[in-house]
Amino acid sequence: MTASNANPLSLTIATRESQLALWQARHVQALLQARGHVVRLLGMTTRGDQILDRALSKVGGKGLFIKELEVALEEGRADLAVHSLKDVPMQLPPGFALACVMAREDPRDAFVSPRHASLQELPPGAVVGTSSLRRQVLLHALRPDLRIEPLRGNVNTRLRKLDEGQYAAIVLAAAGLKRLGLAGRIRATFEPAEMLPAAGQGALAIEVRSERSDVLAALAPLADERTWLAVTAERAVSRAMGGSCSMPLAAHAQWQGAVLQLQAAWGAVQGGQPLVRAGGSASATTLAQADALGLAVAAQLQARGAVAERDA
Ligand SMILES: NCc1[nH]cc(CCC(=O)O)c1CC(=O)O
Repeated sequence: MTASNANPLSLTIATRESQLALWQARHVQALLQARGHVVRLLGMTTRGDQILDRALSKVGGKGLFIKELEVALEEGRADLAVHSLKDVPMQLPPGFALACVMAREDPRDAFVSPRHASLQELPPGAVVGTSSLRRQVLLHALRPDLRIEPLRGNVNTRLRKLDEGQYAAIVLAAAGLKRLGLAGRIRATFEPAEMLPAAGQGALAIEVRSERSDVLAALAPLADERTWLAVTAERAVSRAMGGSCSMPLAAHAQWQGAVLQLQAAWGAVQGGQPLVRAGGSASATTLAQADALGLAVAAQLQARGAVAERDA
């Protein structure tokens, strides 16, 4: 099934070896193969995959899952890396670039439980598993009585821990479950109005060395412009807030016709304080305009009491 291509390349995708990462890498492999390229995968383990006993917010944050992949790109052992955009730091190291952002899967968070159909149906004081600070503060805002316990590991590990009975329910990204064919485990999906997703959630991004114009050209057709604009606005909020994994921060943009609507929420790590919310909209047609929308919403968050992190 090869389409004719004036410039077929031989490409290697660096990928983590979790089931989700492999699904994502194979997805991009198939799209590139359909365009006539020859594509193989180079599997590797990252620090983020090795450190499973501590919350991500305590072990160095987002770069953790992508550093080893960047080294492979730098050394020429691979030509591209496929990432969940949510895990990609706001600023890439010098010499690296995002070649494209692809069409988005479901950006929402999912409620998974063997016995309960929704968050509302959990009994008082029930134990809910999530290690994301964003999910913790948003869950607390919805149900202050719940006990929120840490939950790390890849998607399958998290489901196993749920099935072993350590939690009454867990909350995780719908996108990961859907990609792995596990949508049947989802009992309820949170609408953004009740639980605002993380910046970039559900979107895939492809990272390359900036000087590889051949690879950039091969990847350009995989871009989804509207998703790219939406996540650019979301990520501008994170960047302006210095948002690392240790900051409870949500940012979600949706298209209403030609208008991009962005909403954001910030919570204090210490808790006790109410969430700060802000939002705005713009008819963005360039990445710079989408970025400006994100910066305006971040400024509004700060005007309402959210505190940016410096030197995150
Ligand atoms: N932080 C891990 C991570 N990175 C991306 C996803 C899900 C897939 C996506 O958002 O594209 C997940 C799992 C989760 O948050 O439950």
